[in-house]
Amino acid sequence: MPSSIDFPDRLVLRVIAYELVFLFYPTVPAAAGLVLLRRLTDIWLPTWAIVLLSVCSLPVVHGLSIWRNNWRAARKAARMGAVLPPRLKGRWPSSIDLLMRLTDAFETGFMSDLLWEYMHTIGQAFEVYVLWDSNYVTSDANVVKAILATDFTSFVKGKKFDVCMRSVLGTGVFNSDGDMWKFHRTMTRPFFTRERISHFDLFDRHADDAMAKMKARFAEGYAVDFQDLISRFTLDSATEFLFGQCVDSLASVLPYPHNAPAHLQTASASAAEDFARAFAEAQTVLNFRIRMGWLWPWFELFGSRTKAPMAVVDAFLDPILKAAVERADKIKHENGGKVPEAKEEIDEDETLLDHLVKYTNDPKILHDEVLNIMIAGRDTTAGTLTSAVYFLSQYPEVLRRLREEILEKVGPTRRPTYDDIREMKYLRAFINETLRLYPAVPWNVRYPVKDTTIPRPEPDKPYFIPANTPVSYSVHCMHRRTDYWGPDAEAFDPDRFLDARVQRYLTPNPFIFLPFNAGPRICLGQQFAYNEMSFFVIRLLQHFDEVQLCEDALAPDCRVPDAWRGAPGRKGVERFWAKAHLTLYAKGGLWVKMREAPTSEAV
Ligand code: HEM
Repeated sequence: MPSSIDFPDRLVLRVIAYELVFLFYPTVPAAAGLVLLRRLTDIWLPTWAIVLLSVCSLPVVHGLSIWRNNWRAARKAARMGAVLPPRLKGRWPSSIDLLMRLTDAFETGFMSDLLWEYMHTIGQAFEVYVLWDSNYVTSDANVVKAILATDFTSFVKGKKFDVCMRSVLGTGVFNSDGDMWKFHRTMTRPFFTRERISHFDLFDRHADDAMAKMKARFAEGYAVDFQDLISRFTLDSATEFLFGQCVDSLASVLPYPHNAPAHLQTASASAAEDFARAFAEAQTVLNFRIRMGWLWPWFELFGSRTKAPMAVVDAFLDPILKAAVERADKIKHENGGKVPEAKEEIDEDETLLDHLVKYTNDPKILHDEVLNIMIAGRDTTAGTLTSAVYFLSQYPEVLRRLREEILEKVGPTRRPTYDDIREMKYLRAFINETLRLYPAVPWNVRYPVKDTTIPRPEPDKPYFIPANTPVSYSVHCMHRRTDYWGPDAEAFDPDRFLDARVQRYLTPNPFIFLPFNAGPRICLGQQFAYNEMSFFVIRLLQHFDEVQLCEDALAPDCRVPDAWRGAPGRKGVERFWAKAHLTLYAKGGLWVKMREAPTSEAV
């Protein structure tokens, strides 16, 4: 019989039921024991005393069980020749004060700020102990290398991650392990061959639309939210690349700044915009769940918080998926009822979706795969290009050198080719430096499948990590460490990817730079992303020769707090507020004006 409770809600109820049993199970044997005692002896025990003592057994039993777990962990660590990592805990019972501090820092602080501070006082790997639960945190490149590459089979996304993510990511590539993950990767990999990813026609059309849109808005005298614009560009490019059908989000009106006249602040009417908003909202819920640990289902007692945004996302995706399945059915019909065999090489005009339906017509698998690739491919490149344009607005000398390279290699109007992009060393260094300071996936997590250890520099003993405990690693923090990148690690300087610093820092230790992950789960779309981002930057700087950040166009509550000014590192200089759900974005958008290059009219 179909349940009246939807999947995410059922899951939440299951998790809560499990947690309630876990929390209250000691009362049952305690009450039973006390009742037996009353029956078998003359001890006077009124019922209220049995209830009271049974309830009091809870902190005692849980206290003992925590003590036993700690003791066991220490013994296991010793047996494995390891030690326990330093533990960060709060002052209040269950460290709820620490959870509140971390949440506040996440909501109102500079990205990774508080944990960065702890990394410098406690160490580059430590345990955060909140609500009697452990979460290991690290920015140590050797640990990340072990997790992602050398000890890959010991670390998975895992069940707890799956429970958090399932209502949005389903069983797609980001949220699967083992055979399911291999299946997704095998289906998708042929799409990222060099030939497929160097077709620039698609980028060109959408980049042209984006430039025209910006010029028209600048001509009206208003700033443009570049983050919104580039998200439309990547959405249009991604939908065309993946589905063969562009959603034309660039066709609808761009938003005006908050201080533009009210009659211009028209409400959004485009399905693509609703989709983008809902998609971001769902990812924000996922981020909250990860941060809350086992507590998150209690915030969704009255229904999954991803249900409403996912309904919008699905309304957008489902017709596209349905059309692809119908196309595949038609081909099957024309083929005498046989599905054409899925091949490693794919046809010239085949889209990812056309390719996927050769493997399966299961709507759930198709939906999850496509949605995951949309997150992977769209938000990451949009976030990175947003940070890149922010840097262009702050470092005019970098912009000048980039334009110089572009004009020298491609000229003021010609469309760049794959070979042009390969030869443009400064452009690649500029993109890498952007990804270093603002990696699109700033935090990530893995769970060990068994009790294990993570390395520490010799001669220190490794740290012990119990099975199924999250190990969060921060590429964002790792990319800023002065011991990895030198004393100027916080400076924005693309030359560090070109001069002697490469040999000094990066070549001996390549795992210090991991914007695309590493090992078997390395980003499948890395080259596609470099091509797309390079192409867009070239086109942008063929059209414009100056970028100006317009802080007054940004809603006041999204502006960088004055209190940050003068703080050490990037926090003290940044004029945009980087935030992250699953991927990085600028709070409130990135409002800019640009000056048209004298040659741009000919482009
Ligand atoms: C600046 C752009 C990009 C960055 C920084 C980036 C970064 C990453 C990172 C860090 C991961 C690992 C996630 C994890 O294991 O939890 C990943 C995975 C992945 N990325 Fe990208 N990505 C980018 C663009 C793209 C694009 C354009 C596509 C495809 C169109 C893509 C497809 C994928 C896929 C399919 C995976 C899953 C790999 C797996 O789990 O086996 N990415 N990416």
